[in-house]
Amino acid sequence: MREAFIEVNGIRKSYNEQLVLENMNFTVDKGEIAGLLGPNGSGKTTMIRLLNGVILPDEGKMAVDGFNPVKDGNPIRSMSGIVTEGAGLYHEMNALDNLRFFAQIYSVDQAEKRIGQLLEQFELTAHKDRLVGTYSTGMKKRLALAKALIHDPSLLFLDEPTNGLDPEGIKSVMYYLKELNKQEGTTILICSHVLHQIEDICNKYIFMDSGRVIVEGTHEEIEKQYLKDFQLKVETDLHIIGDIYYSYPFIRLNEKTLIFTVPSKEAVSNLLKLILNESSVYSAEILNRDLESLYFQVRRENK
Ligand SMILES: Nc1ncnc2c1ncn2[C@@H]1O[C@H](COP(=O)(O)OP(=O)(O)OP(=O)(O)O)[C@@H](O)[C@H]1O
Repeated sequence: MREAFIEVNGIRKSYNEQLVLENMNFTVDKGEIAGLLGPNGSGKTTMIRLLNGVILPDEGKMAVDGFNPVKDGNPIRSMSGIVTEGAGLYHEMNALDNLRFFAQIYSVDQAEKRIGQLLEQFELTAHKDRLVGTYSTGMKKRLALAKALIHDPSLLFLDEPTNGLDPEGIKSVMYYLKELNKQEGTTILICSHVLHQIEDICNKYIFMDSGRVIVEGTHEEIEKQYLKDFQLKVETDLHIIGDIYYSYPFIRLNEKTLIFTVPSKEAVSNLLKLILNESSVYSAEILNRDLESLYFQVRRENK
């Protein structure tokens, strides 16, 4: 069987008496951007630390590009970049010296050039001589990303990478990650509970709860498995009363907006044709297929 870039099989992990991961199973292929999603305390950070070889599992097997994190933490850490809450930056040093320090650890070629590029990319050039301790949370986050990327890693572990960033910052980091993935083929495992932020960049999702994976797949696969009906919001001049139009139940949001329940994507065009026969349609949008709606649906069904 073909091995995935990241393989997690039957991983169990507890801290003292507290069982955090009960039976984790998932894979991430090379070049994918995978979202590891779960409520606070569900063990996402623990999973990243296990894959990085920083902590050890009680049971189960893992592989990262063929390396076993239990024995081969060093090669895994050399090929990967990691951004966690703590960030691991030196606050009493300026940004430039922080990056120089990490460039030296990873023996980065043409370090000054690479540092210059990253400072520019994360809009820190003007602040490169300031002590990191005086940085805002968002600036520290951007510097942590620069640090994680200093050695051109082929794998990135990102734990809540957008915490503390303003909307502009979130947009630019997300854009950068997408470009990095496209141009360099960097595999990215990203933990988050801000689902709409990662929706545009992930190829696949791993939803976890209570120490196990409850669903794993692409947006389309999860949608197919869990979405039983579609809530279609239609802006129209159609004047109807009651709560069913042909066989489609609806509620009225306001004078021009109706929300229909339709059983399949195919039924969407059928319904729109019926409305268009009688009236105008200004817009139509499926409301409940975004990642957050799917996530809550999956969690409800796995309670
Ligand atoms: N070093 C540790 N020692 C003891 N307990 C720990 C340790 N690290 C984490 N835990 C506990 O393990 C559980 C899972 O924590 P973890 O940080 O992995 O979850 P998470 O899904 O990343 O949460 P969040 O979304 O809040 O970041 C929590 O109950 C936490 O208190």
